[in-house]
Order: sequence, then C-alpha cells, then structure tokens
Amino acid sequence: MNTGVVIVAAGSGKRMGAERNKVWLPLGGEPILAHTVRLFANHPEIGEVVLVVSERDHADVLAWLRREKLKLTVALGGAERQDSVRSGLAALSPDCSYVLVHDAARPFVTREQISELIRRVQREQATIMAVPVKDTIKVIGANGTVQSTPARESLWAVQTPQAFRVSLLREAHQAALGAGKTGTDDAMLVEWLGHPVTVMMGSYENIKITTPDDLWLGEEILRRRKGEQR
Ligand SMILES: Nc1ccn([C@@H]2O[C@H](COP(=O)(O)OP(=O)(O)OP(=O)(O)O)[C@@H](O)[C@H]2O)c(=O)n1
Ligand SMILES: C[C@](O)(CO)[C@H](O)COP(=O)(O)O
Repeated sequence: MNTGVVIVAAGSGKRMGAERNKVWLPLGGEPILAHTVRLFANHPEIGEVVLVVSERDHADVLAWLRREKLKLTVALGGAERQDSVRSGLAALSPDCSYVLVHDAARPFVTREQISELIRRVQREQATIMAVPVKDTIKVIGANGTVQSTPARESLWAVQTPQAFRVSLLREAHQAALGAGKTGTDDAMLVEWLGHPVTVMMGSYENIKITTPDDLWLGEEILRRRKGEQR
C-alpha cells in the first residue's frame, strides 16, 4: 500500500512581505523548501513525493532539484491553495492509496509525527494534526467589536500534514469544485462530505512560516534541535 505526499509550495508569501515566494527564504542557511522536501523524500514510509509549485518558480525548482539530486514529481499549482492540492492529487501515481498533504511552509514536522500519521490514516481514513489553542479566541465583527467567545476547550489550531485515503480526498476536492466552495484546509472539504476526520496531537513547534516573526522563531527551533543532536 503506497503512501504519497503532496507538498504545496505554490503560494505567494505576501504576508511575509518578500519579493519572492517565501519558500526560498533561508532557514539555517538553506531554503525553507529544502528542509520540508528532504524530510519527506528521505522518509522510509513515503513512496512518492509530488511538489506543487507556481509557474513563476517552476524553472528554479527544477534546477534546484537537479542540484540536490532529488527525483520527485513536480506539478503546477493554482490561484488558491485548494487548486494547488487538486493539481498535486492528479499527479499521484495510480497505486497510491494514502496521501499526506503538507504545506512547504511547515518545515518542522518530525519524522516520528509523519510515521504516526501514516499508521493512523490506515485505520481512520482522514486524520489531521492539531494542537489545543492556548489563548482565548474571540469572534470579532466587521465593526471591530466582540461578537462572541467560543469555549476554549473545543478549539484546536490545525496543522499539516493532513492525511487521507486518496480516493476520499479526490472525491472531496471534486465535490468542492463542483459546488464552487473553497476551504482553508483539506479536512474542511472532507467534512463537507459528512465524513469523520480524526485528530492527532500535533506540536507547537510545527509552525507555518507566514510572517517575518515566524522566521526568527524558526531559526531558534532549528538551533535548539541541532544542539540536541550533538
Ligand atoms: N495558491 C497557493 C497558495 C498557497 N500554497 C501553499 O500553501 C501553503 C500554506 O499557505 P500560506 O502560508 O498562506 O502561503 P502563501 O500563499 O505563500 O502565503 P500568503 O498567504 O502570505 O500569500 C504554503 O506552503 C503555500 O506555498 C499553494 O501551494 N498554492
Ligand atoms: C492548511 C493550514 O496550514 C492549516 O492550518 C492553513 O489553513 C493554511 O492556510 P493559509 O491561509 O493557506 O496559510
């Protein structure tokens, strides 16, 4: 039973304020993309890697993969993250039964978490990583005032990778496309089918590098991990 990963890297990175897609920004001296791709490409339980990139980055990514001697499938992304994932799913080989969908902008997921997620998805069909929120969350209205305060006990911040049976995720993407609906993660699309999605404890270190402050936090995580390996 082959398990693949779709790594989405076709975003713009506008919240980072950088000229170029943020996945090229250096983290510990190499591009963010390098950390994320290597983790999955070297994982013994991942049978195939599909990297989804923008047209703008396509040539640079191919050149970078050649330099790194990495052989993986490259697909072209779309305007929304959901379009990029759909393109990645289409590029998976027919013998791929399970897929992990992962943001290139999350370089700190661990090998062990990937293994645990693969074990769980084979039982549960749709499993995501998440952590309980630490802050009190409020719903703020358009006029800038507080509308409500949801009970914190039931609020979790969702991460990637998110793991699915391939046929289920393809069905969810087709249904969302047909209905003209856009979700901010893949689990939402599966939830819309009425299919249960289970949750595995993630980690607070599995940050998405989104704004400049995430970059220095990322450097700190990397430095500490390197220190632990010594
Ligand atoms: N059309 C898109 C939009 C996003 N992504 C990917 O989805 C992940 C999560 O998105 P986000 O952090 O929002 O990345 P960006 O779109 O790059 O950032 P921003 O929202 O600041 O523009 C990233 O790895 C990004 O490359 C993608 O492949 N295709
Ligand atoms: C999928 C995700 O990383 C889960 O937290 C997140 O929803 C991606 O959102 P973005 O707006 O594309 O960064």
